[in-house]
Amino acid sequence: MIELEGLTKRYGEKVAVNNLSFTVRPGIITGFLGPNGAGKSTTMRMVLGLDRPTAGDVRIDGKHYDQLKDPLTYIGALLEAKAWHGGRSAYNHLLCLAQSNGIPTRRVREVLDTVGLTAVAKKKTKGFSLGMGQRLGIAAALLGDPRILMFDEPVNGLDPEGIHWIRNLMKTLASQGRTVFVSSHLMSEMALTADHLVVIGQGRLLADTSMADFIAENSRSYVRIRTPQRERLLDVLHGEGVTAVEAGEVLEVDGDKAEAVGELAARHQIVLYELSPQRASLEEAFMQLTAESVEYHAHDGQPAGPVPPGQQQQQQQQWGSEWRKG
Ligand SMILES: Nc1ncnc2c1ncn2[C@@H]1O[C@H](COP(=O)(O)OP(=O)(O)OP(=O)(O)O)[C@@H](O)[C@H]1O
Repeated sequence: MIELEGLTKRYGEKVAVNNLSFTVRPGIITGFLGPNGAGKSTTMRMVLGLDRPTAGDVRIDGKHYDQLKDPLTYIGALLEAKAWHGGRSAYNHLLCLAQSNGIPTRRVREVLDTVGLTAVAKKKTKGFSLGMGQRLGIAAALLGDPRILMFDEPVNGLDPEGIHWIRNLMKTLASQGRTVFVSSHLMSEMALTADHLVVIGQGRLLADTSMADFIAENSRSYVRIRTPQRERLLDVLHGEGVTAVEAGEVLEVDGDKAEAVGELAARHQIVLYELSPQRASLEEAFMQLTAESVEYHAHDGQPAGPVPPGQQQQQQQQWGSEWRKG
């Protein structure tokens, strides 16, 4: 297990991680989600003892990272791609790690094989593509056959086949009873892999929940309606106290009201072209949850960048209205 208790990290005035407490459990994939700059990498660096917490504590199986004997045999991590000497071959890079961590040499070939780098094992890593670099980083994480694995944005730079491969690898590792902690800023990616979610925004814990509960609690259900008799249907719905919102060509009614709307339309002989129950996407649920803590926004036709303080409120409202639209 990885246990965080009141974990806090300040860089000068900036609070990168703010009083985080949660536990990452074995046997499942825990997704660590947050917008850019939310504090995910900083948290992961503190787990590995690469950054010292300003306050609070983080333990791996009850111990601080620096108390672990041969730490790679407890926890393997992929933090930054290409964090190695480019003049070395993939084989030699892993061999050095193995020898300095009391790991048998045979593991080097095993993990190269697992990540599909056997054919280029003797090539210098400086010629590696981003995807090959990610695979080498994952090989290093797996080297000590650890019970805990931590991956920071592991699908970055991978092609679709590579993304599929890493998803399956994480699922296999979790099914072997290992702890898998994986960060992403993409909800859609997490939805395909994670069983449990920890969501942070501006360093603060926003949610610590199963994926199923997250979906149930955060995604909005509504009914999408298309009709050639729009004004008439709006009047009928209004008369029954049902609020419908126009969204382009369609009308949207909040809640699971498809049957009620269908019966009303039939009673008033209103033609419907479409009456379909919808659930807002997980990406929308994630944006809704983190709306107030997004630091970097992009607008159509404008470069992305930090939001000036005066515009933050306005932007939050825009996120909100986007969400409520319908
Ligand atoms: N060494 C540092 N000195 C100063 N500020 C830092 C440092 N490292 C991180 N930060 C700041 O802390 C905040 C959290 O950064 P962090 O990289 O942990 O976020 P993240 O969630 O991993 O983001 P991303 O998804 O963009 O990788 C950011 O505002 C960042 O600018």
